[in-house]
Amino acid sequence: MNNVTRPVPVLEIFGPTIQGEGMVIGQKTMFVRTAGCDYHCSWCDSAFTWDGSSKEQIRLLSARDIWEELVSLGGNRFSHVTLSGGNPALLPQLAELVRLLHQQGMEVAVETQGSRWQDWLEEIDQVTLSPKPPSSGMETNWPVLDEIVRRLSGRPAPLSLSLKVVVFDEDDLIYAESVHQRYPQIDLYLQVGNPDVRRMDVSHHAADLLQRYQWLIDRVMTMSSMNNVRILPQLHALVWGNKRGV
Ligand SMILES: C[S@@+](CC[C@H](N)C(=O)[O-])C[C@H]1O[C@@H](n2cnc3c(N)ncnc32)[C@H](O)[C@@H]1O
Ligand SMILES: Nc1nc2[nH]cc(C(=O)O)c2c(=O)[nH]1
Ligand code: SF4
Ligand SMILES: [Mg+2]
Repeated sequence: MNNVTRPVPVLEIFGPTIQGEGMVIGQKTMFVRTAGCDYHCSWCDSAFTWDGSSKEQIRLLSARDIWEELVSLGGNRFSHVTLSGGNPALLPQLAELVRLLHQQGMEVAVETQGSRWQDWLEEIDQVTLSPKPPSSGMETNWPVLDEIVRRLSGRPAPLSLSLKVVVFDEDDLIYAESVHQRYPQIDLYLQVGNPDVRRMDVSHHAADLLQRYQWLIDRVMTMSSMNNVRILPQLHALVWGNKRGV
């Protein structure tokens, strides 16, 4: 064992902003977006983290560097930090950042697809697992997801876990249904899919997303298998469209 921690490949640090998705939607938070993903979803809204298009912007930062940048951006105007990516669960070295953030009195959330385990996940206040439906082109490794859910679902309150499935179409809804049946005890959020991650016209984009939200609501209302789910748009996409760093 060597005790020199590897630096973290970071693509963006931004905020304070709102958490636009899922279980703590609306929460004031800072974001740390790591580089690299083991998936390549067809509709990924953060493909620059893994497709090479922003590789010059990747910085190798220590936990201390990340904390200093969070403070230089957010001052004392935040108490919550969200780790996203890419897949932050590819990075064992985030353990040190999670520890430091907690020492500083922060709540810490993570966004990951549930394809990889890291021990530091156990320390995260709000874990969102977002397994990928057929429209993404990815395949879920169910035994791995089962094990991650098992390890995270027995934690004492207020440590919490949720599932979030992006839905574009009927096949995705069937997939979401199967996730809900497999993990009935875990809160499930259905998220409206953003079909155009380049469009910069916010009002047309928002109108399209709201129409898709209405479609998703209408469909779920007809399903007796989905009586205890929450249906949400990406709030940040309604406010800022596809703008980066918000
Ligand atoms: C960019 S991902 C990064 C974290 C992790 N790789 C994951 O997928 O959970 C953050 C969240 O954005 C969602 N997402 C990505 N592209 C999207 C799109 N086009 N429409 C709706 N949600 C999207 C993902 O499903 C995930 O829940
Ligand atoms: N405001 C805002 N909320 C978010 N929730 C999840 C995000 C992500 O990209 O992981 C995200 C993001 O990029 N911005
Ligand atoms: S898992 Fe997340 S970051 Fe990776 S490609 Fe899919 S949506 Fe993008
Ligand atoms: Mg995003």
